[in-house]
Amino acid sequence: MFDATQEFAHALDRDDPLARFREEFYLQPGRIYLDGNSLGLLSRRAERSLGEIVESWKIRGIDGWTEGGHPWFYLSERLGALAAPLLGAEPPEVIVTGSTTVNLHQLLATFYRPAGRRTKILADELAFPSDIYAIAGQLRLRGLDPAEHLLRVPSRDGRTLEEEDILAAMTGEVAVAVLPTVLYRSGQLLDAGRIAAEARRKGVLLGLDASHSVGAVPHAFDEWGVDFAVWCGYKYLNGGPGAVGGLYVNRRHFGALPGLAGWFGSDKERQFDMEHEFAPAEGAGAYQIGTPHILSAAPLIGALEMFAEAGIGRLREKSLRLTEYMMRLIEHELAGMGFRIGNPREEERRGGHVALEHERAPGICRALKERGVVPDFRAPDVIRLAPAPLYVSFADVWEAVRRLKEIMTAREYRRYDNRRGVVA
Ligand SMILES: Cc1ncc(COP(=O)(O)O)c(C=O)c1O
Ligand SMILES: Nc1c(O)cccc1C(=O)C[C@H](N)C(=O)O
Repeated sequence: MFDATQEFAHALDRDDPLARFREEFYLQPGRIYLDGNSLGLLSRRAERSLGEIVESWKIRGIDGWTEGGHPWFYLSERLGALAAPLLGAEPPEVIVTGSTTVNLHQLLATFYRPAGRRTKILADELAFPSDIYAIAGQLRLRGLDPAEHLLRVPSRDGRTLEEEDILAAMTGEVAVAVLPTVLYRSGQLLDAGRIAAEARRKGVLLGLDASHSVGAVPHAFDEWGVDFAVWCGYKYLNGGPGAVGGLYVNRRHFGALPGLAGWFGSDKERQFDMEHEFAPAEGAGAYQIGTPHILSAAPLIGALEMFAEAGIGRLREKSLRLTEYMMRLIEHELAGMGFRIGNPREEERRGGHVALEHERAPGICRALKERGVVPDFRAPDVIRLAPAPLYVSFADVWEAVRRLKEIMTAREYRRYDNRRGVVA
């Protein structure tokens, strides 16, 4: 059932079992924030846990590593345990550490072992650039030419990937495949379970970049048999700018020596023995490198607590309802204005954002910001609208579409250059 009135949006909000979480976030009056897939908002709980860590530093100094409510020495493992349910993994398989790009370097340095005919790394034509740079860098470090050893699954429509094409590209020459769970631009959700099953059957190691799905879509990494994964903490997880990311290593790989070894990958009991013989931790903790960025991890304590309370199943349900509602409103209100919905429509094929395409997308994004709606722009023509289910309401979506309609009717986008800004 759908109706385009504001009353209907309010009725949806009244029925929303997660509505109470919105009050925990710092929302600016009149502003509608739809950029939670680039940088999630600050919650009071994240602010509090950051404050607690700062306080510990203030009063304990060095003893903060082992004392206080959140001893820093164990924080990465503790956050890994809090994140594990979001990934469908067991705590020892998940560690909160590094950033997406650094973690990808680490796991390729560890698991990419070209041998015989299997020398290639498979990615895709629509991958986030940093992943491609990391893969190419790892190839060059082994003396291999990316032009020959980096394969990219082509996109048929410039927006999405076909699982068939991915499976077909997993030949006997592929050692590792690195693929996104959700594509950063179009918001397509890949069938990672199907891809993982086929990868195992074909002897290809599968690494996933879950930056655009963690906190928005449930995962079942263990059940699917994924080999490794990486993600960031600043998008749907709301860990703050530059928040520490995370990595997953399937337990069948425990014991693999880290390609980029460092002392924080040590077994905790032995780390301070200061031996030159590396004694790695048993699980994913072994793939940490140096001293953890405690201040950039601290907000995740409070932020992840909220995910545990809300439950990723309920968050996904609300996220799907929000994006469905947004698409229906867009089609109803903005028909004939040159928009195209670029993300897949089906629930099992879309992530947490709507990819609205328009030839005047950069100017429209600026006009939206001017009117208090925060989207982001991705070249060449995508307006990304991410209604993060912890803090975006149905009434927000209704109001954002109303403002967008006014912008289009008055052609306000013509006041702006049709070019992107420095960031986006
Ligand atoms: C899919 C994806 N991969 C990798 C990155 C790079 O992450 P980072 O800069 O945290 O390494 C991003 C975002 O910046 C992303 O969206
Ligand atoms: N990591 C970012 C940054 O440092 C500045 C601005 C944006 C970002 C992002 O995360 C962008 C995001 N990965 C994307 O999906 O495009």
